[in-house]
Amino acid sequence: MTELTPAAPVLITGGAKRIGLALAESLLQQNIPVIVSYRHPYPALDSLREKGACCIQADFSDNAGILAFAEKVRAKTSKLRGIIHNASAWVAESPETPPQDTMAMMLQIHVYAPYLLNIELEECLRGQGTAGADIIHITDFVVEKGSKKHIAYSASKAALDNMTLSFARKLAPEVKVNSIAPALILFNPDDDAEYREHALNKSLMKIEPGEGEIVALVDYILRSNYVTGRTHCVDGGRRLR
Ligand SMILES: NC(=O)C1=CN([C@@H]2O[C@H](COP(=O)(O)OP(=O)(O)OC[C@H]3O[C@@H](n4cnc5c(N)ncnc54)[C@H](OP(=O)(O)O)[C@@H]3O)[C@@H](O)[C@H]2O)C=CC1
Ligand SMILES: Nc1nc2c(c(=O)[nH]1)N=C([C@H](O)[C@@H](O)CO)CN2
Repeated sequence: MTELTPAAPVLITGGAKRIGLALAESLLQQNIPVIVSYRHPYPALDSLREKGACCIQADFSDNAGILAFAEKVRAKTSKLRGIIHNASAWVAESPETPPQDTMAMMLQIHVYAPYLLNIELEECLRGQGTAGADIIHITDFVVEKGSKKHIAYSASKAALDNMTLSFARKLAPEVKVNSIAPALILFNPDDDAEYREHALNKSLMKIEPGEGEIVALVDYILRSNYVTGRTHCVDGGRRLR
């Protein structure tokens, strides 16, 4: 009797809420195994575990935390179908925080974490044939235009976007590497009416589309045998405003 090779899991960082959680739930619905990292233990983790997800606590605020997480992932699985670098902190410059601390934090979560995890988990991604695995870096629309209020955030996401080019060259054809660059997808609970109105008017479509837009694009990228080294924008025509 041939053993059915269990499908390799997709690793999603920051998978306990919002977009990361929606991605995890969608993949589990498709019977694709999932490993998520979480920093704080949100209630949604119980449901993910009931659906079979492996949930690993991790804080990427320092390199030891990133490397320890990579070790825990390798202990769980020898192969990965993909890594979706979703974990992020949207931090604006503020008079209360020294700018060097803001930049350090942004580089830590948006550059060091994806960079070190891609390198530490490379062998888990390889060995599954051509287009056998994916890396998806979730960046941001502001990579192409900057942001006067989120300078360090935008710069760190631009570095993440550039790593898509480098890792796509390094890992092809076994591993496809792509960026997803969203503009407004999902408001935060504390966004007030004035901010929401202002943000909606920044795009041509003038809607808060929700996590499904990212879920659908991730599904497309994972199913492709050819798309790699590209940035896929999900921005409601914002660049044309
Ligand atoms: N929401 C939107 O409209 C847009 C989102 N994006 C991008 O899409 C992705 C998902 O967005 P969204 O769901 O809103 O993201 P959130 O900011 O809501 O959540 C991101 C996740 O990252 C985790 N995280 C933050 N810091 C750390 C850390 N130091 N170590 C480990 N985990 C950490 C958070 O965990 P915890 O809460 O426990 O700290 C959280 O689960 C992000 O990359 C974001 O930049 C881009 C443009 C627009
Ligand atoms: N980690 C996060 N990054 C971003 C968020 C967020 O909530 N968490 N939100 C945005 C905004 O929606 C922005 O795109 C609206 O102009 C950007 N990045």
